[in-house]
Amino acid sequence: MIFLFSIGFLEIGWTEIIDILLVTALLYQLYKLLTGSVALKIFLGLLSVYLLYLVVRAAGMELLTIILGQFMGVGVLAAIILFQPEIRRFLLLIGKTTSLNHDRFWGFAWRREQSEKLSLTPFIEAAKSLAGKNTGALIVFAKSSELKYYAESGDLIDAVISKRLLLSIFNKHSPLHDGAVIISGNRIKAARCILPVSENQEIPASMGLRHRAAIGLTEITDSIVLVVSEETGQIALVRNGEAYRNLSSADLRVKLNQFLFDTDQKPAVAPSEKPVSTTV
Ligand SMILES: Nc1ncnc2c1ncn2[C@@H]1O[C@H](COP(=O)(O)OP(=O)(O)OP(=O)(O)O)[C@@H](O)[C@H]1O
Repeated sequence: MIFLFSIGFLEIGWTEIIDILLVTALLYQLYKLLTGSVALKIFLGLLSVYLLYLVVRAAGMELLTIILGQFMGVGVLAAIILFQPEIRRFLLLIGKTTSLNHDRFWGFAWRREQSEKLSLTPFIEAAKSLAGKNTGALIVFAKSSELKYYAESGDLIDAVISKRLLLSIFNKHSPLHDGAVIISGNRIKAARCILPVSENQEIPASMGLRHRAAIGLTEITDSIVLVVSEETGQIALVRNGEAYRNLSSADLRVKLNQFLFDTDQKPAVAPSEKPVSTTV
């Protein structure tokens, strides 16, 4: 092995430098995933117990070392259970950024073409109409996962997308209006679906359960969620746990295009984007 330089008895080579850079990137991603969530406090709690374990072991306190040692023994299992949403997000992040994820890599170029055929107009017109009448709505756009688990929590529909059908579903007197609608493969797959509610403590109080459910699902999947607030009639789009609020119809089209098809179109009203976007 070729050593570049040495600090005392430590000899540093390219492998060590790459190792340190990878650990730094890993810790940074971990920090980004955990900030603002209750998981950060749990992580700090576990870290404190581990540090205490190291101290009592070094001090030779045998009884406490055994007790804390038992605790640390199940620590990995406990961490997997406690950090399940964060681990899923982390693995999703890795999966999304690796080249293995690209459709072309697998020869599935048709999948992308198919998803590009999704017409956004019914959603934009339905959202505008629902917002005008202060009727709440929750529409999930599935991306890499079909969200079967969540679709099965509601009523399966598998219908052609239309503005009229969306309006009928979210009509306050409709038996299907409660919960979320899931869109996958250019079809309305299901309605009345239950989504996981986010536990992020930084979500403003002005956001009710509907927004929390949208944020919750996008924290653990790469889906995009459209929310129409019943209280304010405002339209929001949620991705990766971040809510972009108070969108006009034009903003909604640009953002949906950008989030669903990765287009680089500039928003119709670019300056308004920052203030209305709420990162939670
Ligand atoms: N976990 C969930 N999954 C799917 N839908 C949900 C979930 N939680 C709430 N909702 C939907 O949101 C509706 C309203 O919830 P809530 O009254 O808490 O929100 P809100 O404060 O009125 O929010 P907003 O003003 O943004 O509409 C519920 O009736 C239900 O249809």
